[in-house]
Amino acid sequence: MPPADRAVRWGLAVLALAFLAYGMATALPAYWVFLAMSAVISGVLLQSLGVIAGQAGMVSLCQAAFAAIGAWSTAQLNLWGVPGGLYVWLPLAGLAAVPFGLLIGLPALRLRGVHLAIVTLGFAATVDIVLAAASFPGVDLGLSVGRPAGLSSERQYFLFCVGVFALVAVALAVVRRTRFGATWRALRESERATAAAGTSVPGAKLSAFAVSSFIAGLSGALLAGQLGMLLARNFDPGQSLTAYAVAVMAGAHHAEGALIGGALGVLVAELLRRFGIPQQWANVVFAVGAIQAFTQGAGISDALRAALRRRGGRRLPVAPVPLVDKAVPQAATGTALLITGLSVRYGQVAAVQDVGLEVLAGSVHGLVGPNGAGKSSLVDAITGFTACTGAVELAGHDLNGRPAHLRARAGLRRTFQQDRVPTGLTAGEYLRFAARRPLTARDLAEALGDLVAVDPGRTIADLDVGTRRLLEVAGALLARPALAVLDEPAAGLGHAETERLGRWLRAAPERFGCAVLLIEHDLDLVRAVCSRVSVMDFGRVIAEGPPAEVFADPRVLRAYLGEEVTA
Ligand SMILES: Nc1ncnc2c1ncn2[C@@H]1O[C@H](COP(=O)(O)OP(=O)(O)OP(=O)(O)O)[C@@H](O)[C@H]1O
Repeated sequence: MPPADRAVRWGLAVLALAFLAYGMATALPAYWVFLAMSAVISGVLLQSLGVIAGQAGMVSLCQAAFAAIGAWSTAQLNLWGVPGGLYVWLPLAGLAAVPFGLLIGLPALRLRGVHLAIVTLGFAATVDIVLAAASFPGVDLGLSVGRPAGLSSERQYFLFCVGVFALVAVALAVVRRTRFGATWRALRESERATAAAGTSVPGAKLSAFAVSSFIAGLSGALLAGQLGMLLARNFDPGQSLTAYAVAVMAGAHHAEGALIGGALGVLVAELLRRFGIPQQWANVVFAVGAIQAFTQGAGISDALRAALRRRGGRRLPVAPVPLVDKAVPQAATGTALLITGLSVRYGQVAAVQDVGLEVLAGSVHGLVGPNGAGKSSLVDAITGFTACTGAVELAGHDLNGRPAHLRARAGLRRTFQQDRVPTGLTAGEYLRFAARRPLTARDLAEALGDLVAVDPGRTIADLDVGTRRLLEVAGALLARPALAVLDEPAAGLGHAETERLGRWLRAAPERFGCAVLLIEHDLDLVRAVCSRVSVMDFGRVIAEGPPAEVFADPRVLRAYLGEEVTA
C-alpha cells in the first residue's frame, strides 16, 4: 500500500477510535466507563506483549512486573510531588521500566522458548515478593495517586487512556514500517538470517525488550492513575501469564488485537462475576484461545485482517520491467574473497581441510561437490556462522574473528540452503530489510517484477518455497555486497524460475557491482553462469578452473561418479 494511503487509513482509524471513545465516555454509565478504561489500560499492556512476543517472537511472562515498576515509579513521583502530574510521570514511569527490561533481555541473548519463559516468570515472582514485602509508596500514608485537573473525572481519564493507547499504536505502526521493526519480525523466524542481513541479534533482542518494558511501564502508570491506591496483587505473576495467553489469542501485535484482547479480558471477567463463576475460569478460556491461535498460527487480529484482505480481492502483480538499465555500476576488479588454510571440524569430523580459494571481483564463481563434501561448512565458516581456523579476507580486509552480522555489513552476504526468509514480512519489507539501504521504487519493481514476479505487498507466508528462495537471492544482491554467497539457490525451483535466476546471476557483477560464490548441485546452471568453478570432495578442493575444463577433470568425474575414470 502506498505510504499516503496508509497514512489516510491510520488517520481514519484514529478518528473512528476517537469518536467511539467519546461516544462511550458520554453515553455509558460510570461503571461501564470504568470497565472500558480497564480494557484500554490492559490493551496498552497487551501492546507491550505485541512487541516482545508478537513481533520479536520471544516469550515474556513478566510484563505485569514491568507494569508494576511503572506503577511503583508513578506512586513515588506522586509522593515526591514532582510537577507536571501524570502527563510527566507517565513517560518517566515507562523509562523506569526500561533498565529492568534490558536486564531481563540479557538472558534472552542465550535462552529461548521454555528456558526464557522460566527466567521471565522468575523475575515476575521476584517483583511480586518484593512488592508484597514493601508496599507501594504512599500507601502506608493513605496517599492515593492524584490526577491533574483535566483528568479528574472517570470519563476524562478514560479518554486520556484511549489517547495513550492510540499514541502507542501509531508509534508502533511507524516503527513497524522501518528496518528496525522488520528486524524484530525477522528475529522471530531466524536469528541466523537476521545476522546474515547485517543485523546484530543481541541488539535486536535488547531493543525489543526495552521498547516492550517501556510500554508495559506506561500501562502500570495508567493503572496507578485509575486505581489511585495500588496493591501487589494487581501485578502478581498470574496477571503476566494471563496477559501472555490473551495477547497470543487476540494477536496483540496489531493495535486492534490489543484492544480486542483488553476488551475480552474485562468482559469475560465481568460475565463470570455476574454468573457467580470463579474468576479462575477466565484463565481456562484464554488458555484455550491461545492454544487455538498457536495451532492456527494466527490470532483474532490476523484472522480479521485475512478476512478483510479476502474481501478486498487480490492485488495485481507488478509488471515485469527490463533487467538492465543505463546506470549500471561497474564491476570491481581485484580479489573479492581470499581464503587460505581454512579448516572446520565438528568433533572428530574434519568437514573442511586446509582449503584455499580465491573469488575474483566481478566474477560468478561456482563451488560444487557431492553431498557431504563440505561446501555448506565452508560457507558457514566464511560468513562467520561456524568456528574455523585459517584466514578469510574480503576485498583485502581481514574478516577473522568478526561476528556474522559485521561480516555482512562489511559486504559479505549469504543465503541459506534451508528456507529462512521471515514469513511475517511482505516481499517489499523483506527486500528493504535485507538490502540495508534505501531502495528506489524502480529497484523494488525490477527485483519483484523480473526475478521474483510477486507483488511487494504480498506476505511471504503466502509465497511458495521457490519464490521465497528467489526473494532471498534478490535481497542479498540488492544489498550490493562485495560478495554474495548463494547456498543452493536453485533447489526446488522450476525450469522457468531457474532460467530467471541464471539471467540475474549472470548480470549480477555488472548490475550490483558484486562477485557471486554460487554453491549449486544444478551443474547446468553452474556451467551457464560461472566463469570459474571449484570442486570440493571430502573437505578439500580437488579441482579449480573454467567449467569446461573442470567438468572434464577425471578427479571430478571420480568424485561425482564414485568410480575410477581414466583421463
Ligand atoms: N553440525 C555438524 N556436526 C557434525 N558433523 C557435521 C555437521 N554439519 C556437517 N557435518 C558433516 O560435515 C561434512 C560436510 O558437510 P556439509 O554439510 O558441509 O557438506 P555439503 O557439501 O554442504 O553437503 P550438501 O551438498 O549435502 O549440503 C559431512 O560429513 C557432514 O556429515
